[in-house]
Amino acid sequence: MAADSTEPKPAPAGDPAADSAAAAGTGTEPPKKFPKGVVLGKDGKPCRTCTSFASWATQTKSALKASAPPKDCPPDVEQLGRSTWTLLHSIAATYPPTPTPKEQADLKSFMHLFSKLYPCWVCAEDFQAYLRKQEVRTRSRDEFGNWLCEAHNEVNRKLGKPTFDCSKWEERWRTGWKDGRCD
Ligand SMILES: Cc1cc2nc3c(=O)[nH]c(=O)nc-3n(C[C@H](O)[C@H](O)[C@H](O)COP(=O)(O)OP(=O)(O)OC[C@H]3O[C@@H](n4cnc5c(N)ncnc54)[C@H](O)[C@@H]3O)c2cc1C
Repeated sequence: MAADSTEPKPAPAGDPAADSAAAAGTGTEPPKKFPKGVVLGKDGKPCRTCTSFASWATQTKSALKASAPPKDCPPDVEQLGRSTWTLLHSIAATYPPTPTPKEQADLKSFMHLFSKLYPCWVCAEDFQAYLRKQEVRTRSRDEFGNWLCEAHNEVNRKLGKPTFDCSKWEERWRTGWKDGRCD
């Protein structure tokens, strides 16, 4: 679903240059102000899975002012992201070295559906755009693992994080590091 063009555009998750307040509301209601970094959902309400906990906590009144949320709270954009990358890289790690045509088609279709269903909508839209530019490569474990690593690096760059050396993706996600610390 595309964003309603009558609504003010929310600040993209992780954008350090984001506007100081996101405004929600349509037409007749006075727009509500939200603190810097709080990303709105397409319904105009704050989107928790699109917002970091630190930003989320600035507009709540509870114990969430603590430095980290209790473990059993809904995920913020970072927790959701870490868990999702773990799942995706683990799928790459267990993908066959020589997949059948059916396995390749299943992975392609999973990645396309994933990009539509990802719960942070701003992240999802950027990932869909990436998939249009860089078609998912599924002909082998090595090919998909490297494609995914590059896709993850694209998000790292967008967020101003260091990029990962993709020659090491299998050590990180499949075999464990050569120094034996994961054995
Ligand atoms: C598809 C997708 C799109 C996202 N888009 C956004 C967004 O638009 N805005 C936003 O704020 N957040 C977004 N996120 C979340 C963001 O990518 C991070 O997950 C989140 O900021 C937490 O980061 P982190 O530093 O804990 O490490 P993460 O980036 O979650 O990485 C987890 C671990 O993976 C390893 N790693 C890092 N880079 C790579 C790589 N290239 N290849 C293999 N392994 C690697 C490292 O060991 C790292 O500790 C997105 C997540 C996903 C899955």
